[in-house]
Amino acid sequence: MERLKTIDGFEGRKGPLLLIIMDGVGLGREDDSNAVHLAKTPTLDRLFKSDFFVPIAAHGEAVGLPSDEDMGNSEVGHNALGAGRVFAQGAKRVNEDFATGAVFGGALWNKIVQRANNGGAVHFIGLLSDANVHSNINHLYQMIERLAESGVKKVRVHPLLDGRDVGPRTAMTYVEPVEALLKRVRDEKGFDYVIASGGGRMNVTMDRYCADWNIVKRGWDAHVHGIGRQFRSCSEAVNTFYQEGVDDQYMGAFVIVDEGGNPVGKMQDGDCAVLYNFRGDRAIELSQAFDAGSDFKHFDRGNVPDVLYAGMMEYDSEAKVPKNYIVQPPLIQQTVAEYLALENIGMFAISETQKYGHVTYFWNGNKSGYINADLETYVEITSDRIPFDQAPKMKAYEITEKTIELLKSGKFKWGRLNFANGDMVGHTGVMEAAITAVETVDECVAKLLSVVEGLGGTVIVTADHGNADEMFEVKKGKKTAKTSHTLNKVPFVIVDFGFKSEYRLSGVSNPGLSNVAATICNLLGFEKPPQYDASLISFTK
Ligand SMILES: O=C(O)[C@H](O)COP(=O)(O)O
Ligand SMILES: [Mn+2]
Ligand SMILES: [Mn+2]
Repeated sequence: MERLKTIDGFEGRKGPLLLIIMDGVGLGREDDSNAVHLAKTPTLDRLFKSDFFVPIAAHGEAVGLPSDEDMGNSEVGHNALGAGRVFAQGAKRVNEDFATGAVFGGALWNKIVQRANNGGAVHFIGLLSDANVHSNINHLYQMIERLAESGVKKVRVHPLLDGRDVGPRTAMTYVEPVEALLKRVRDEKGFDYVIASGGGRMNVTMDRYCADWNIVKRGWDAHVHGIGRQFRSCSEAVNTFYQEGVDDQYMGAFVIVDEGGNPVGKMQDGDCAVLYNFRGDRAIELSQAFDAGSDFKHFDRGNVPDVLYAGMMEYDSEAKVPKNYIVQPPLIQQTVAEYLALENIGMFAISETQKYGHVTYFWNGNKSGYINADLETYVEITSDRIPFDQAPKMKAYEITEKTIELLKSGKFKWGRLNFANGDMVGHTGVMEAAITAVETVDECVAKLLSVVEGLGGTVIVTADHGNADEMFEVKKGKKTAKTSHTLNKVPFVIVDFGFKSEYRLSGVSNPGLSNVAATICNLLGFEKPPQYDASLISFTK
């Protein structure tokens, strides 16, 4: 990698540059569905009126997703923020490989078919929706169809119900077509294709950042060993949980049993298991459970069957997780932190557990670990393990206090932090909690601004996608809680306490998250790397 060029006549400020990412805080309609609008936010209100405020795109093609109908998400958002340009992301990469058939042309897919034709079953585990955030059900359909065409006789599906990136009670929208497809294969080919186990994505299998390994254990026990609440069908499980007042994302682990009460889909030696999620954060822990040897310590796996396990993509290119994967991920290199490390810039990254991986791993291009441990400090404040509508302040105050300590240490020229509140509380769909979440973030931003002012530094406030900005939608006159991200733009604003009119907003057309990295380079006194998208500021000669 080449070194960055310095900017003639501008060497940045003596104080630190702080980047604040308000996760899930988008710019929505100014109406009663928008918690960001309803929250008392004196500081953000002032910032959004500043000359250095500009709305920027954080969804769809601006972050490497297939279309502008696709909402942004933390992974692609932090990839784009940290890489300074747009990479074709999970959904788009996988769609491309399905469209060209490359998915089925690889050695791994053929190994799966071969193993299956020697008597093993193929198990599919994954998030069951078309939200394109972690997975897309169309990929599952195509793989099932392909196996049936290849004569594979036994397939088991283990759906993780969504209700978070799609409506809170939409499971049957996805379960019914899967049941219909499996029935068609049974009827037309006489093959043994059924749903075997599953659960709600926030309660079963899809934990992230080691927030709660029990979530993974519940999934492992259900998918591998057939241990869980027993039902005769997936539809029966879903409807029972609804009657008990449980929404899709929080359903317990369930196991489908035959008339004799025997699980229909326990994993056996010689089977294959494919996790068809393409996004890494909530796929890594299950992958570790399948790939690890006897050194696995996170929970008791019981007898581990000899199963060929494959993820949809490589979820961590540094840690090489999983060992086997079907689609090549985007190779994200030359991230802004790598460039700044070459310039010996001291950097920190801080968040709480729920977003710690975003400001480190995803920011650095899906790579875990430090770029340069001598220059960097990563701090994780442990998140609460309770539903976040019950604790909407989360760990914002603790993050703020620790950030102040890091800023005042004088060891860091720039730092990045993520306040998880707007997103994690937005996902609960509880308006009052989301308002408290946004008000808490506003309060913390104010406190950090005053500290950076005292240090003669600069603050950038932005977000990675919307969520709290749309807390319900009105369908046929009825308000329905909306727990998913939004297609709204997000705020970007610079507060430069040493400003002497050296620069102005550059007026970049269609600004997005991928323009932030170049702006960070500029504010630190460096030209952007040539291959980066344009900076949001330009220097007045
Ligand atoms: O994983 C989740 O919580 C949601 O599916 C996506 O939310 P995030 O992109 O904000 O993590
Ligand atoms: Mn996010
Ligand atoms: Mn989210």
